[in-house]
Amino acid sequence: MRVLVADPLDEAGLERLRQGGVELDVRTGLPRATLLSRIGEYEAVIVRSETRIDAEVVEAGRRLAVIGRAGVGVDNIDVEAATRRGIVVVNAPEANTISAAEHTLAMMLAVARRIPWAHHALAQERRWERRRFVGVQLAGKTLGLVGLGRIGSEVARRARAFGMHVLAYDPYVVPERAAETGVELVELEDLLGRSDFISIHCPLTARTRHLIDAERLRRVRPGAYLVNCARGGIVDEAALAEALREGRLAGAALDVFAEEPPGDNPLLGLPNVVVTPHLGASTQEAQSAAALAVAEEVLRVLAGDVPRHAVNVPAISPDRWAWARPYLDLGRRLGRVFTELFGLPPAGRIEIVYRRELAHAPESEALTAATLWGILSPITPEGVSMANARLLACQRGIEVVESHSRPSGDRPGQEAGPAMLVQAQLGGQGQTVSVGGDLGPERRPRLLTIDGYRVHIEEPGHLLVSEHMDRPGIIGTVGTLLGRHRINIAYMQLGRDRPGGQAVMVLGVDGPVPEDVLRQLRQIPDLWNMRAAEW
Ligand SMILES: NC(=O)c1ccc[n+]([C@@H]2O[C@H](COP(=O)([O-])OP(=O)(O)OC[C@H]3O[C@@H](n4cnc5c(N)ncnc54)[C@H](O)[C@@H]3O)[C@@H](O)[C@H]2O)c1
Ligand SMILES: O=C(O)CC[C@@H](O)C(=O)O
Repeated sequence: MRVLVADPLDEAGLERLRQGGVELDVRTGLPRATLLSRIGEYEAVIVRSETRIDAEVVEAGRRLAVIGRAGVGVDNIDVEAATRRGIVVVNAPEANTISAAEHTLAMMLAVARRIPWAHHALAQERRWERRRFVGVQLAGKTLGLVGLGRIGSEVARRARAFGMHVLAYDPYVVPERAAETGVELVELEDLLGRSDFISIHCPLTARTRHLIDAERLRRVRPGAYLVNCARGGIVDEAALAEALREGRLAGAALDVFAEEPPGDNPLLGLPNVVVTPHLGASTQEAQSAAALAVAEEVLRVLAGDVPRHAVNVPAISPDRWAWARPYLDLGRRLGRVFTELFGLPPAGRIEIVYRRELAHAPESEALTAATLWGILSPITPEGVSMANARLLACQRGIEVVESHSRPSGDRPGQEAGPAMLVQAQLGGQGQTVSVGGDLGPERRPRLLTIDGYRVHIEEPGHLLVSEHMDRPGIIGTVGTLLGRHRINIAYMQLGRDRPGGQAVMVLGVDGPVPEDVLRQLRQIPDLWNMRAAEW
């Protein structure tokens, strides 16, 4: 597996990738034409904020399975284009929270106490001008946060320690959560009119581009300061420059710009603007944590595992991750075995039933995505992942229905079935096919039912699954044929409705079974539906 590191990445991440056994290519600052011509050689690419992975780069990355962002913002990645191709986009959302929050406070203090100008006057011009650099205190002032996520909340905590009153505008946060951090949740217009300092902490999206525009800047309290350590495009820079020139704003502190590096951006020359070159995450701690976290995520995806922080895969909360992870594996295995045994249902409708401990689990969206990934993987092994499984299923006309049944059996008094069941109707006869499973005592996925017949498969490996008439001699014939082809049987399980009736046979075998052997097995009388599958 080849990984391209296209932006500077801390050594901790590079070392972790090397340990993970991938072939590493560190090529920072590649010209776009080179990136486009070389990206097709890699299974993964890792960037920070410099390299743009737009739709054209995604398209050229024919082998890409994962795009890693060593940080939070993914606005330099075309996530939609990546999702269409099944490329998982991972980031490191927690690694630089504290550093970005601390930088925000540093910028706020710098502009409020006029530190850069005072430093310049003394250090560069040897001028001792104490009266010229009188600032304002933070204590007793109101801070308005636009976005109360990880960084916004940490800024709030620190601002409160400075004695500030903190307001926040965040349409996706409930007032109770804001209150827990001692923050008053308000509407944006209210925040603009009441804040002495406004600090931006939302992501750059189509909805937040120019969220702070000329109109909103006119509503800002006269003499307020604006701090932006999120993304340049959230504020209309031309309108901000005008507000600063006219003195409607007392000052601004900017770590980020609509275009980076900013070139001859008018904001750079203004006497009341403090700037840093996107340094919010530039601490040793944040860089090494982000590099390590993204390296782990990239290795996870390359190993076929589910990442913890993918922006285009249904989320699982960090405190539920350990609980949910083996169920994702169960869903993927059940999905794959379902398609290997029955194919995709022509009726185009697959039902995924969640029971018992899964009946009310909040992770069903992720579980369904993992199951669909498994369902589609025998058909499009290269092009499907948890990121695009739903989209691909939809494009193939497959309707996916989730049902959540009672925790203890579907009817009162009925024994509970397996925690997860994948089922569908085959053809017009209305015959229902299904596979069901759960986790064993060691939390390993188990295949427990095939078409309602009980089995118990826990060991990952190759399976032969067939149906037969329960009569003497059949099992022996199968065993002899496999022996003749030197295929070792690891174990055998039988599920039957009654003695002498119909039965399901599952053989665990020590390797894949060649097609010509399967053909011979299918010719054994009173045995039908012989299929190879994998658990
Ligand atoms: N300067 C830097 O080096 C640096 C470092 C880290 C992060 N960042 C930027 O900071 C942003 C926030 O990071 P985070 O870790 O706090 O992310 P987060 O996802 O934890 O928080 C973002 C918050 O913004 C809110 N939000 C979304 N749309 C909004 C809108 N229209 N109006 C108001 N709020 C809205 C969300 O509900 C969420 O609570 C990142 O997206 C990134 O662009 C910059
Ligand atoms: O890579 C960086 O240093 C910046 C990261 C920051 O912008 C982020 O969104 O995490």
